[in-house]
Order: sequence, then C-alpha cells, then structure tokens
Amino acid sequence: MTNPPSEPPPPTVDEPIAADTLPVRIAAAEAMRRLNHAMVAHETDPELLQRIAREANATAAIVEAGARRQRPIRQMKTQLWQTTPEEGQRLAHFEECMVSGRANPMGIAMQPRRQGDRIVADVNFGAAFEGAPKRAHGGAVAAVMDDIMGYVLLLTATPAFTGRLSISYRAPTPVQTDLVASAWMDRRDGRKVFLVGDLRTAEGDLIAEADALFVAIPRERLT
Ligand SMILES: CCCCCCCCCCCCCCCC(=O)SCCNC(=O)CCNC(=O)[C@H](O)C(C)(C)COP(=O)(O)OP(=O)(O)OC[C@H]1O[C@@H](n2cnc3c(N)ncnc32)[C@H](O)[C@@H]1OP(=O)(O)O
Repeated sequence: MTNPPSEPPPPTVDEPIAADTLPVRIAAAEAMRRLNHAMVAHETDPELLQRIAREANATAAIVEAGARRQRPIRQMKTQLWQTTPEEGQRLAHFEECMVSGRANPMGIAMQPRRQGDRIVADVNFGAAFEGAPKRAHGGAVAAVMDDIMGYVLLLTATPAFTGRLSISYRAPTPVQTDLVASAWMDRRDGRKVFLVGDLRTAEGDLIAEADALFVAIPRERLT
C-alpha cells in the first residue's frame, strides 16, 4: 500500500511585515484584541459563541494555509541598533511583539515613546489580562516592565537580553484603566546593564516598581 501524496509544506518567509500590508495587519490584530477582551468582559449567547468558534476556526485554517512567517534576525539588527529614537517617537521593536506590537492579536498593545533619557509608555490592560478580580495579572505587569526596559537599550544602541527582572507590586494594577509605565538606565558595569522603572496611574500614583539586570551581547554574537 502506498501513502497518499502529501501536500508540500508552505514556504517560509523571513521578511519583516511588508509596509503595504502593515496597516491591514494592524487593523485585523486590533479587531481581534477587541473581540478577545469583549468575550472575557461580556455575557454572550451560546449561539453566538458557537458562531465565533465556527468562523474563527474556518478563518484560521485559511490563514494557516499561507506561507509561514519567521522574523529575521537581520531585521532586529538593522531596526534596533542603527538608529536612535527621536524625542516623542512611537517605538516598536517589531510589530508582532506581545507587549508593544500593534500587529499582535493577543498583545497588550503598549505604546512606548522616548522622553529624554527615559522610555515612557501608555498602557491599558484589557479585560483578558485580569488576574485577581479587577487587577491585572502580575505576569502581564512584569511583561510590560521587561518590554519597556528593552526600549531603554535603544537609547545607547546596546543589544542585551534580560538576565534578571524583579517587580515590587505596591498597589493593585487596575484593568481597563489608562496607566503610564516608565523605564531608564540606572548604571552599567561592563556587560551588565542595570535598569529601573515603574508603573503608575495617570495621576502619578505608584503601582509597581521594577529593577532588572540586562546582559549586553557582543554584536558578533547576533547571528
Ligand atoms: C542580543 C540581542 C537582543 C536583542 C533584544 C531583543 C530585541 C527584540 C526585542 C524583544 C523584546 C524585548 C523584551 C525585553 C528583553 C527580553 O525579554 S530578552 C528575553 C529573556 N531573556 C533571555 O532569553 C536571556 C536568556 N539567557 C541568556 O541568553 C544568557 O544567560 C545571557 C543572559 C545572555 C547571559 O549569558 P552570557 O552572555 O554567557 O553571559 P555570562 O558571560 O554568563 O555573564 C556575564 C555577566 O552577567 C552576569 N549574569 C549573566 N546572567 C545573569 C543572570 N541571569 N542573573 C544575574 N547575573 C547574570 C554574570 O554573572 C556575569 O557577571 P560578571 O561575572 O561579569 O560579573
């Protein structure tokens, strides 16, 4: 008995999101984030939930039949380490980032920008990021602080990975509320970069403090 001929796997694309498709990717991701949060935050008829499951599965099958995407490391190198962000510029390490990417349908969609030697970001944890009732999940808060610290490294063009991240949760982090995260470099000791930051309400009340050690990576290791 011979096996039926198998479908050739779809090719892999290792290019950044093309500029002409970025706006529609962002729009689709935004709509899906809205739906995700709505499903968590609202009562819904079972019939509507069945329709969502049917239509989402059908759409997913179409998307999965397309070429696979893989983020190229050269994109990271050129985008991250060859330009210094301008004051006030909206930043994105990459648009699929789970914290600050606009094109991630499951992301937090934090909006970071440069403010002098700091990175400041508007963040609003949607209903799907709730942990304890009415509070954002502590892991989501940690993700925000890790990600915003990654942007501080842009200011000195220092490629580095998080080695250690510590969060002090000083007050509940409200969901569905506009908040402000900030991060800046505290000091540097050789390859060890020490960063600090905090998360505050729009009125400036402290919610969480973060400190981290990032370990700088020699550029020749970025292959
Ligand atoms: C490379 C380009 C990246 C670009 C950035 C991505 C761009 C796109 C944005 C994505 C968004 C951003 C988000 C936020 C950034 C993440 O989230 S990064 C992801 C999470 N982190 C990781 O995956 C890191 C995993 N760990 C590792 O790869 C390696 O352990 C490390 C951290 C690179 C260090 O390894 P290593 O280069 O071999 O360093 P090593 O020689 O052992 O240590 C150097 C020094 O650091 C100290 N050290 C090392 N690790 C630790 C640790 N965990 N704790 C305490 N001290 C430590 C050592 O003790 C040593 O100190 P001294 O003896 O010199 O005093």
